[in-house]
Formats: sequence, structure tokens, C-alpha cells
Amino acid sequence: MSRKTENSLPSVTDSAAFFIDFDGTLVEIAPRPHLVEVGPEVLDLLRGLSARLNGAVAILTGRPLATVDGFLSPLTLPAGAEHGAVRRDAEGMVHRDFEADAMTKVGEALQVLADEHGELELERKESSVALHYRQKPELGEIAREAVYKAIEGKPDFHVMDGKMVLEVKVEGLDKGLALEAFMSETPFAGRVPIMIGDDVTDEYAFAAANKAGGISIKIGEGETIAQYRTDRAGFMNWAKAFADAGR
Ligand SMILES: O=P(O)(O)OC[C@H]1O[C@H](O[C@H]2O[C@H](CO)[C@@H](O)[C@H](O)[C@H]2O)[C@H](O)[C@@H](O)[C@@H]1O
Repeated sequence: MSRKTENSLPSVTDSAAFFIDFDGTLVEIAPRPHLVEVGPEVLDLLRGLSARLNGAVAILTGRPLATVDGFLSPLTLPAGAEHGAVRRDAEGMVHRDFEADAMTKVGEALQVLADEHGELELERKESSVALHYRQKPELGEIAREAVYKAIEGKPDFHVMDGKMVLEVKVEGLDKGLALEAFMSETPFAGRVPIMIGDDVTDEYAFAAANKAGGISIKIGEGETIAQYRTDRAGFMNWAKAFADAGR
């Protein structure tokens, strides 16, 4: 997976399209999912980028659409939510490409474990489930066993080992496909995609941005196929400078 990763961020032009991950990129990681804080500087940055790029700014996140909208209110941006399974295009149309009850049984099985261990937190989304063990990392192995057991014999499901979380999502839907779908539509089409993210789920979108001749930026540590690496503050400053230059 490794390729040469540089530390100084590249210059960007008005022909860019920004794809930005939420947790760990736009906001700092928090002890629990509902505890993240969205500062005014985040909303200001998104407004500035969107204005400069004629709306070619999308959020690519593992969160449900309604959750990310709540955090970014009053903004309602184009978004690939639930790791790309639920996508709202620039016109506000929402695309879902999975069976509505696909994850019900997996969620039920993991809920039993979460009820047994109060420190485990289960997020049940439309198309995926996330079992968090950040409150008690020692429960990680028990969580992992339960997750793999819950998807046994279900080749349509895929497990992602995220930041203190195991997520089961529908196989074949990912942030990379969401990025590609955006790039085929106005106002993204014809632009240079720039993907910024911090976690394993972002690697799919880094691959899509790289393939399209774009730019990929990894936030923080960890193996990556991204071309550049920085920390959250480095990204925020770099993106703000670009957005401010267009005001
Ligand atoms: O694609 P992302 O926007 O990065 O979302 C990935 C998952 O992020 C959330 O979990 C992570 O952030 C939490 C808040 O900082 C943290 O408590 C947790 O340990 C992290 O794994 C979110 O809860 C998931 O639904 C997202 O899929």
C-alpha cells in the first residue's frame, strides 16, 4: 500500500473539487461519537471553499447523512454518507443503492453484545453498523469476534477496522465510488479531485482521486496510498488560506 508521501501540501487552483472526511479531519476525534465539536471555523471553511469552487465541495463520511447534517447545520452540502452508501448530490437528490433491511440481523446480533457490555457502543445506521470499543479497548477482541461471527456466511458484507471501531458495511459500496459518482456530475465534473481523510475508509477515495489525476492527503499516522500527509491543523490552515484567497 505504500507510495511516496510528501509533507508539504500542494498548491490548488480554482479547478479543484474538494472531498473531505468528517471525523478526524474536519473535527477532532472525541471519546464518543456524539461528543465531537464542530467549531465555527469549520463552517466558515466549508462556506469559503464552496463559494470559491462553485459548490464543488462534498463531505465523504461514515456517519449517517442526518447526523452529519446536524453537526454541520445550517449547511447542507453534497455528501457521501455511510461510507458512500447514501449519497446526496449537489441538487439535493439522495441516492441509496442497498437493500433497506440488509443490516438488521447483524445489528440485532451485535446489540446483544453491546447490552451485555455497557462500554461498547453500537451505532445502527441505514446500511451499516459500527461497534465502538474506545471506552474500553480491552473489549476490542470480543467485539471483533462477535462482528465476524455476525457476518459469517454473508459475502455481501465487509468489515472495516477503523479507529477503535469495527464497522460492517455493504461490500462494494465505498467512498471511492461516491467520489467517482460526484465527479461525473455538475459542479464536480471536469475538476481536479482533492481527497482529504484520516482513516482506512478514506483509502478507497484516495485511490479514486489518484486514479483521476487528483490529489490525496492523509491526516495523521498510518499506512496510506495518499500522496501527501499532514495533521488536522496543517490541513485546516492550508484549506483556509486557499478559501480566503478567493474571498
Ligand atoms: O468517515 P468518517 O467521517 O471519518 O467517519 C468514520 C466513523 O467515525 C465515527 O467514529 C470515530 O469518531 C468518533 C468521534 O470522534 C470516535 O469516538 C470513534 O472512536 C471513531 O471511530 C463515527 O461514530 C462512525 O459512525 C463513522 O463511521
